[in-house]
Formats: sequence, structure tokens, C-alpha cells
Amino acid sequence: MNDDNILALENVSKFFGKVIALNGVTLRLKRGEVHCLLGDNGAGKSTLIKTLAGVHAPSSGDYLVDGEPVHFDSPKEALDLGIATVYQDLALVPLLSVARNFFMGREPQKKRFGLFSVMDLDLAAVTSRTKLAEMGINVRDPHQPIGTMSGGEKQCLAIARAIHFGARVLILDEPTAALGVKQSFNVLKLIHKAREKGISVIFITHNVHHAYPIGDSFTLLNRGRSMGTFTKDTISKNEVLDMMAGGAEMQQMMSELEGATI
Ligand SMILES: Nc1ncnc2c1ncn2[C@@H]1O[C@H](COP(=O)(O)OP(=O)(O)OP(=O)(O)O)[C@@H](O)[C@H]1O
Repeated sequence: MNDDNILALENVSKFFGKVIALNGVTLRLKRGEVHCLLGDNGAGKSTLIKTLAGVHAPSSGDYLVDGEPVHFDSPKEALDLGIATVYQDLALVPLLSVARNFFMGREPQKKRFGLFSVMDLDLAAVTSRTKLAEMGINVRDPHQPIGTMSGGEKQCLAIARAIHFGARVLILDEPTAALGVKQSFNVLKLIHKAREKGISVIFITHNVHHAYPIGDSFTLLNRGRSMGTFTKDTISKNEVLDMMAGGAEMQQMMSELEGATI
């Protein structure tokens, strides 16, 4: 086993009754790389994320972290090894402040009257603002409800929070899916920053234009199977696009559309 890999799935399958969601998938994440996982609807991306995150156990195959086999019974066990997943719903509470969402139950404490512990909301506000600023996210008032932030800002906060609490591996589930151009760019910048900090990233997306500029390697999933992993120097953006769209199939459809009167 190659020690360069911080985590690896080796020949992993996942069945839900008769449905084969993953079929013999191998995915190896090198330390410090951004590895893009691309696939269309139903390709098995969510199942793969949940397997990595400790939500699903593989039906067969091996899951290795730092070269050692692991069997997670819960997402907490993955998190304890520094494998953090940011899902599309971001797990934020809209009415709570930016600072409370940043800490989410892990707020710093202080003693009141030298007796009971209460949340130190001022320290939480200062710390969250500083930590977010370090990641290039400027928050005017950390006491403002998170619901007042834009989609891109919320996505960045969820990523920055995972990094602050010790993620070694960040699994990002379509972080740019619902965002406009500028906000997507900010999220991509943050992923780049995470990589500079030595964090390994799995970036799930179906947007090749977002994946290609930032990815070091690309794994393509199609109907539960891996179509292979390619490093950036071995595949062009157009080739990735072609593989995603199903190459010949897409060409055929395009010529049919061109011939049609709409
Ligand atoms: N809990 C489950 N029970 C039964 N079938 C499931 C379950 N989870 C996923 N599947 C099936 O496994 C296949 C892969 O689904 P998955 O959600 O992993 O794909 P995906 O690439 O994330 O798709 P999308 O982009 O549409 O979310 C699909 O056929 C899906 O219906």
C-alpha cells in the first residue's frame, strides 16, 4: 500500500437490496491533493461520500486511512480521524449567529461568579471573526444571524469551521452547485487555501469548469463504476467533459438537436 495516500477505497461495492450503488470502486486520495469526483445524477457520488464519511459501511472491499483498514460505525469515528464532510445542507442553524454556528456546541466557556460555566460569547465572536478572516472571509458582525449571509458565505463558513476543528481530509459535497459565478469563485479560492494548508480535499461536483482549474486529479463515476482516475497532466478539460457526457452518445444527441427544428 502506498503511504502517500491519506485515504483509499479499494474495490468497494455498496448494495441497497438489489440496487448496486457502487460497483468495485477504487479511489485513492493523496496527501495534500484536491481530488475531484465527477459524475452525473445517480452515478453513486452520494453513496461514495457517505461511505467515506462513516454513514454507510461498504458491502465489500476495503477502506483504508493512512494505509490502515478502518470500519466506521458512525460519522463521529471518521471525524475523530480528521475526515470531515460538508454536505449540501451545510448543517447550519439560520437563526443562530455566525459565531454560534462556527462553534456549534463547542463554544468556549467562562465561569460566572466563579461557579457555573457559561458560553463565552464575546470570545466566540472574536475567535470566529479572526479564524474566518484568516481564510479570507470577512464578517462584519459575528453576532448577526447566519441566515443573513449569502449562500457562498455560508458554504465558506462551513468549510472554514471544519478546517478550524482539525480536518485533515475535507469532503465537499457539490459546494458550488447552488452558487453564482462570483460566489463559486470564492469557494474555489477557499478550497485552494485549504490545500495550501496541507489539507487533502475530495471535491464532488458535476461541474467540470469548477473542477478542472482546481483539481490535481479526477475520478469519474458512471452508474456506480469508476471510469478511472486521471491526473491533470494526463487529461484535458475537454476530455473530462467528453467522458462525463458519454462522448459518442453526446455527439449523436448534438447532431440530432442541430437537425431538429425547435
Ligand atoms: N438508501 C438507498 N436505498 C436504495 N437505493 C439507494 C440508496 N441510496 C442510493 N441508492 C441508489 O443508488 C444509486 C446511486 O445513488 P447516489 O445518490 O449515490 O447517486 P448520486 O451520484 O449522488 O446522484 P445525485 O447527483 O442525483 O444525487 C441510485 O440508483 C440510487 O437510487
